[in-house]
Amino acid sequence: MRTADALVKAHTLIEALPWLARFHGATVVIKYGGNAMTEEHLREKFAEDVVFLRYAGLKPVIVHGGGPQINAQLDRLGIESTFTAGLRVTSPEAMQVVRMVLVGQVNRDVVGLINRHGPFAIGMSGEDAHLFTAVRKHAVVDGVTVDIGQVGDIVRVEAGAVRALLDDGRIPVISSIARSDDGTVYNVNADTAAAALAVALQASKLIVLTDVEGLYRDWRPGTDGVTVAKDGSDAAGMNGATGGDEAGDAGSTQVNVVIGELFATELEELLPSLSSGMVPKMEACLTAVQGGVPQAHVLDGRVSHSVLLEIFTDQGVGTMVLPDIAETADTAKTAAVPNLVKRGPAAPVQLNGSDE
Ligand SMILES: Nc1ncnc2c1ncn2[C@@H]1O[C@H](COP(=O)(O)OP(=O)(O)O)[C@@H](O)[C@H]1O
Ligand SMILES: CC(=O)N[C@@H](CCC(=O)OP(=O)(O)O)C(=O)O
Repeated sequence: MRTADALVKAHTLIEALPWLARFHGATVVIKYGGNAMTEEHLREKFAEDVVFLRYAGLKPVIVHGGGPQINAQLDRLGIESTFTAGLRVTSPEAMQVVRMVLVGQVNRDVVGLINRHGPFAIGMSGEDAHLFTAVRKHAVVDGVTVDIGQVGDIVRVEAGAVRALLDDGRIPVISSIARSDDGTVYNVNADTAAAALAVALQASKLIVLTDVEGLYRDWRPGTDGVTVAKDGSDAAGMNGATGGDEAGDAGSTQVNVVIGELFATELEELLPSLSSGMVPKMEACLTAVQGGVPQAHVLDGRVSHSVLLEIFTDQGVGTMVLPDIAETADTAKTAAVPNLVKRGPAAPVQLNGSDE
């Protein structure tokens, strides 16, 4: 019995072998936020995943959000906060709170979680060493340009300090605050900041954790993970049949089917139909793959170890965005995408001096 149990474990480890080979030494930028960040047991699992990646020879970089934590602090202080086009309208007063919560609270918490496992994590703000330089961003609503305060668009990334930390075997943990050339501090959406950093580092993957299974086709608000019968009732119960391309039961229409994978052009076409929460996430994935990152993923942060499931299992999880095939036709990018079979096994590794 003990041997049988042990064999199951050995099988799991061996399934990871081609993926360990493919991603050894690879930089992976992970945007951490949503439920995975607020529930204690998920926070611990996330930290384990990140440290596992580090011991497995990958180079994880964390960019964290903290929208719910900022909301809570603004509420406590009685400062009103609204969102326009998925971005927080940020007054100078709110900016002080955003910076204090992200850099002084959330960043410290994430660093502390990871460092329970060893001296790995080092916290940084995007202001540090000119990591993120931003200009003031304006939102466009129904074709009209709207002022949203101290919200920034990243125009330059100086990633030298992050590279130095990676070379030293550390795990950089970064808050999405930026500064402008004149020293003004800006609030940047964390998905957007993660994508900019993934491009600057030419990361092998961008992973965005969130509070749904991935990008849903035909998403209807309030029906996450529900199979909806034709009469509109919940046919399968909460979190019933989801997570694949399979059809729902006879007599019911399945909504919220997760899109397993899509190419950049397909995503570009979908973007205008997406609603606010998903917009910065999917824009971030698009920016990443168009900027040379071979794969960008949206994963369910409510699932324990979703990062490991995505990287080290053959089937993967969540939604994967890939560059268009034409874009990967040039040799540099083809080399960066060693196998275009989307969820297929890695190509065999050729070692110098190995038997022919
Ligand atoms: N097509 C879609 N697929 C999945 N979720 C969507 C879609 N369109 C909008 N959403 C919403 O986007 C939310 C995720 O965005 P957000 O709340 O900003 O996440 P986070 O806090 O993780 O950054 C989901 O919880 C869901 O309510
Ligand atoms: C401009 C803007 O909206 N900034 C975000 C920054 C934090 C963030 O992005 O956090 P999540 O990833 O948890 O949503 C904010 O103020 O909430």
